Amino acid sequence: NFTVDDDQFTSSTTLVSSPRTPGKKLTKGDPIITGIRLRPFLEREATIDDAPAVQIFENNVICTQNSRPQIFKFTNCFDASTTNKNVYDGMIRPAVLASLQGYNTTVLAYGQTASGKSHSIFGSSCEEGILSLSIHDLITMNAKNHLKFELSFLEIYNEKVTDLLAIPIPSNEQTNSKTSNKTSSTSSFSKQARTHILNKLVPNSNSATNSARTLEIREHPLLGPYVPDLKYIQVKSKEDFQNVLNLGNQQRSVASTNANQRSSRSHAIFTVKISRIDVPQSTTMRLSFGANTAHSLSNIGKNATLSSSSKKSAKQQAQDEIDAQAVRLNFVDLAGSEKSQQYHGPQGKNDRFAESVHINQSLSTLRNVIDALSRQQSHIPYRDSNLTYLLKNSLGGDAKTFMLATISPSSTVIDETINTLRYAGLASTITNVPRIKTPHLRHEIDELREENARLKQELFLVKSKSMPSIHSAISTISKTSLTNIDECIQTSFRIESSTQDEENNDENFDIVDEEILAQIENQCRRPKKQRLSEQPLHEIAKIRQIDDTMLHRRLGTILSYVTDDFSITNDNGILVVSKELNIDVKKNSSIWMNALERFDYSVDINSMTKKEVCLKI
Ligand SMILES: Nc1ncnc2c1ncn2[C@@H]1O[C@H](COP(=O)(O)OP(=O)(O)OP(=O)(O)O)[C@@H](O)[C@H]1O
Repeated sequence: NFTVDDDQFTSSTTLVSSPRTPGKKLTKGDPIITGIRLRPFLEREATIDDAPAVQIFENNVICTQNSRPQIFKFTNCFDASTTNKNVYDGMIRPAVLASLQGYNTTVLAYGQTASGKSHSIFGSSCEEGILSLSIHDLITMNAKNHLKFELSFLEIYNEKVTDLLAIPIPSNEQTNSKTSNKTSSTSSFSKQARTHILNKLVPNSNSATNSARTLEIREHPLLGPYVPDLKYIQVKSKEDFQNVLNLGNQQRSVASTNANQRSSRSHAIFTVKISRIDVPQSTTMRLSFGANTAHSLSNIGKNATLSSSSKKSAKQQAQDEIDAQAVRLNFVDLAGSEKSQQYHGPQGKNDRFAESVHINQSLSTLRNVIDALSRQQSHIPYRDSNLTYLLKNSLGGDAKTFMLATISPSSTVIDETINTLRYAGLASTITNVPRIKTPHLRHEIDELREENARLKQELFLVKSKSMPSIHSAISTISKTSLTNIDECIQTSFRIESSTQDEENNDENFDIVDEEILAQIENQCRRPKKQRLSEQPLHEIAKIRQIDDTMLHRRLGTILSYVTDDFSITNDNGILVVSKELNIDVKKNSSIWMNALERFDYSVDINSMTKKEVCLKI
C-alpha cells in the first residue's frame, strides 16, 4: 500500500518505501484501509502559492519540497477535483456495508488543521458529507424497518469527554456553563430550538434535568472502552438524523484560527448504533460475564473508572449485554495538528493556546499508538489519552477501520502534509482482526448484493442505450451473441459468488463490477471477430498480417501473467492452452481479461476447465 514502483522519476526523487520492518511476520487480519484526499486551494492560499506543492497522479501523492519530490503510494487517492460523493463511493461505502455485516466499523478523518477533515465527514452547505451519505444508504437499506439506528455524538475537548446531545444547563446558561469559556456556537442556536428537537426525538426527555457534562470512560469486557452515560437518540429518517447532527454540531467546540475560520477544537466521535429490532432477548441474554470480565476488570487503568460488575444493577448489566450485541459505526473527526503561529485567533488567545496544547498532545499519543502498532510492539500506549483509549478497538483491535488522511496543496504546510502521509502509511500497515458482532445483520448484506447486481445490470442496459457505439454493436449482434452475453453475465455471477463463498471474502461486496461490464462490452464488439474465428488460425494470422511466431510470442506474453509452463494447440481459431496450471483460471478470470484485452483476444469462459484456457480470437 505504500511503495513506489515507477522508474519514471529522476534520481533526485525520494521514493518512500514500505515502512514495514523487513522480515517481520504479518499478522493475519485486515489492514486499516487508508486513503488520501487532497483538497483544492482556498482563496487566501491562491495568493501565496503559484502552484500546488502536492499533486496526485493516479495512486501516487507527489510532494515537492526544496525541488526534491517525495512520492507516496496509496491504494485510495482522491485529487482536488473529487467530491465527498466520490470519496464515499470510492472508499467509505464498504465501511457502511461492513457495519451491516455485523462488524464494528470506524471511519477516521486524520490530517493537519484546515486540510478538510470536517468538510469530508460533515460536508458543507454545497455538498453532503460522507456521514450523511452513509446514513442515507443505511436508511434506504432499511426499507423493511427491521433495523434500529441510534445516534450518539461526543467530543473530547481538552481531554474531557462531553456528550454533544445532552442539552446544556438551560437556566443561567451564560454564567455557569462549563463550556462558556471555550469557543462554542451554542449561543447562536436557540435554547427553544434545541429543546424542541430533543423533545421531538426523545419524547420523555426533560431538558431542565439534562446538562452537557464530562463523562467517564469505562471498559466493558465485550464492548471494550466505552462511555456508559452517553445519550443515544433513535432516528428513523434522514430528517431525524439531520436534526441530531445539527444539535450536536451546534454544541461542538469550534473557533476561528489563522489556519481555519471554523477550526474544530475538539475530537468528535459520531456513532451510529445498529441493532435488529427483532433480536429475541433470550439470544442476547445468553452472553454472560465470565473469566473475560475478571480479566478486563483487572486491566482498568488510570483513565478508566469502573464500578465492579457486582455493583451494577441487574438492569444495567442486561442493558450492557444487549448493547454489546449492537454494531457501532463510528465517524471520527479529529482536531487538526497545528503549529504555534496557527492558534492565535482574533479572540480568546489563551483558550486557543490551551486547546492547541491538548490537541497536539492527544494527536501525538495517537501517532505513538500507530507507531507502536506498526512496529508490533508488545506495549501499546492506548491509555495515554482519552482519544486513543476510545479508539482502542479501531486501532489494532476487532473493528474494521478506514482512515481518510486529508492534505492541503499549500507549500506553507508541506512539512505537516508529509507527516500526515507518513502516519497514514504507517496506519496502513496496522492489522486489525475484525470480529462479526452480530450475525443477525448478515442477510442485509446479501440483500444488498442482490440489489447491487440488479442495479448494475440496469445501468448496463441504460449505458448501452445511451452509448451509440455499443448500441449499434448490440443491434448488429446475432441472437447467439446475445445468449453469450447472458451466459457471460451468469458465469460472472457464478465466478464471483463461488470465489466469495470459498474464500469467505467479505471485502468484495460488488458482484458485478467494472471488469464484468468491460467484459460484456467486449462481447458486444465480437461479431466481426467471431466470423474470423471460424477460419483456421494461420488464415487469421495472415489476415491480421502477423505470422504464427508473432502470435505465439504474443500469447506467451499473455500467459506469463499466470504461468510459465504451458503448451499451445490450435483448433479452428480457438487456441487451447493446456498444462497443469497451478491456479484456478476461472477464479483469475480478471487477470486474463485485462491481459487479453490488450491483444484483442477474449477468454472463452464456457470452454475453460481447470487445466485448459481457451482463447478466442
Ligand atoms: N474538498 C474540499 N473542497 C472544497 N473546500 C474544502 C475541501 N476541503 C476543505 N475545504 C474547505 O477548507 C476549509 C477547511 O476545511 P475543514 O474545516 O474541513 O478542515 P479541518 O481539517 O476539519 O480543520 P480543523 O482541524 O482546523 O478543524 C473549509 O473552509 C472547507 O470548506
